[in-house]
Amino acid sequence: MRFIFKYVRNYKKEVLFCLGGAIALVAILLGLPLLLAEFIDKGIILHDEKILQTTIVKMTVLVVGSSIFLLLSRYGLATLSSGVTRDIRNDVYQKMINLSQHEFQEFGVSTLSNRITTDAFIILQFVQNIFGLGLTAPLVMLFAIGMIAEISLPLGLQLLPTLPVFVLMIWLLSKVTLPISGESQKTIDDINRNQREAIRSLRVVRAFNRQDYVAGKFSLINERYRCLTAKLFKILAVPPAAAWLIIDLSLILVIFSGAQFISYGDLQLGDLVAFIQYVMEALFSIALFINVIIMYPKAMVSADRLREVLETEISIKNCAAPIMATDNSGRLEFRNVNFIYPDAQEPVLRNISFTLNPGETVAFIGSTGSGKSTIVKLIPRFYDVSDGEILLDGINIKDLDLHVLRAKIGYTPQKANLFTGEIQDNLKFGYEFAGINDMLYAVDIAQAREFIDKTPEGFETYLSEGGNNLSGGQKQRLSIARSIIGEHEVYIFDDSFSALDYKTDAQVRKSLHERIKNASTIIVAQRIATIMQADKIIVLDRGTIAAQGRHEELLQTSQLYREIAHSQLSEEELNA
Ligand SMILES: Nc1ncnc2c1ncn2[C@@H]1O[C@H](COP(=O)(O)OP(=O)(O)OP(=O)(O)O)[C@@H](O)[C@H]1O
Repeated sequence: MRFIFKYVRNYKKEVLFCLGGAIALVAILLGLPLLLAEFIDKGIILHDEKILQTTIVKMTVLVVGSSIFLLLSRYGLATLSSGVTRDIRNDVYQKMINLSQHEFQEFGVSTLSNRITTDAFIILQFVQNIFGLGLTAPLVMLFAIGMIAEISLPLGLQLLPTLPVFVLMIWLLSKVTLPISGESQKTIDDINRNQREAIRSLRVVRAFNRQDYVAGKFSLINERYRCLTAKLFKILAVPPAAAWLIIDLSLILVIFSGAQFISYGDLQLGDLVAFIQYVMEALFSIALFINVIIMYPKAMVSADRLREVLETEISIKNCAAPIMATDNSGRLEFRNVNFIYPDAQEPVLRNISFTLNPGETVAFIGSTGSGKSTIVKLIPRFYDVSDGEILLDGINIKDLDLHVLRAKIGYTPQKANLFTGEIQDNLKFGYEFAGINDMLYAVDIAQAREFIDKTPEGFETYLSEGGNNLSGGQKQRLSIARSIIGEHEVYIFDDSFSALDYKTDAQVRKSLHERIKNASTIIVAQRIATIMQADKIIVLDRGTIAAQGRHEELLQTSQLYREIAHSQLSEEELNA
């Protein structure tokens, strides 16, 4: 609750509107029976024409005035609930994109997206409920009880035993439904993960004819969710049914006892009518309040899930006094770097040391899983080294401001990761001030101009989710172009040429060499042809440096390099 109220605090005006609306509703619900009693006892029974007329006017003014208040309060409630949800979503989103890889991986994509959508929506419904019914129902109940006591305390006391029944029901309800709500939210995460995976891998599923298997897996999770929701709804079905029973039995009791009170002359007919209305309102408001309580456990589970994201400690962050400026030389040095992934048992990198001077290119090659991508992920601090140091411009990257560090790096990831939107939005992603000439320059270097020119809309061509309306090679070329827009000191190409044909690969690297000849360049690749021109080639073997040197040297000195090289190129090509 405290979590939600922290956000509600920013909407004081809207809360006041809601309160005003609640008071207006109380005025209608409680004023009308009084006027009705006057209408019957004085107007109808005593034939007082004037009372009849003035009561009708009073009723009309009360109803119209209160309805206007009520409408305004609903407007306030709409602004309050949607605003609170927007603020929570923004904060969670902001936090999510700043989480380090490790925390992000721990949560998982599905649960994070579910928290931002479903859980935030549950909070919206809860805020609607609590500041709508949650405010009015208790007020109506308190005032109605007061009026009941005012009209006839002895008759009212006969209804007293219903109160503990309601209180017990509310307590039991929140206790029993809380764990089921928690479990069902987790199952929604599973449903989300399952369907994301299936959609992302639809072609694989079809190619392997595994539609039935995937559907079966989904239906198992879906069945689990069905069981939980059925159980929850069955429990939640009890309170309304019980509330109706109590309300109806109470009415019968009131009518029966009220008739006796009238026959003894202790009550007038109009008072009994008003009494019955107040009883109905008191009991109805309790029944409505139960609806708010029904939402409570679910909302608390959602609030906890959102709070968990917001309160997660980000492991990779700035040091206390980060360095904002360096000599911008682009000199990169790894000193005895060891690295173990946060939840892994074994280190994936051991004792990695090398230096990359401005204008030089260092290339990493090695078998799959040897640690090539891991090395380059340490440079923008996607992960922090477990041991040793990485220095850029002579400064330990942990001492550099994270934003400054990342701005120094032009990073082309293994997967292109394009965004839905126009080609130009993607190209400008790292440097929003890029003009047409910057984009033309970059796509020329990345050899992407030719396919962009062929599209009717050029830079305005719309890319579908993940750039799925492009080929793998086209995506990679755009991703390369994106990373070279803007000036960087270090360029990282993490297996970024793998989807290019040999000719395009060679052309891209040639143009890149001219464009970024003063920068430090790191290339991770599987192909010897991609890296054989590098100033330094580092051969990785199970997380350690097996050899390093130029292509010609390594052909002489490294058995592993020779094996990789000979498996890909002929003797002639290797010595070209
Ligand atoms: N997020 C992670 N958590 C735990 N272990 C990981 C993670 N990412 C990679 N690894 C492990 O680290 C090792 C090195 O992976 P890395 O991706 O750096 O290899 P690579 O040489 O780039 O391979 P490839 O050529 O196939 O891309 C692998 O054994 C891999 O299983």
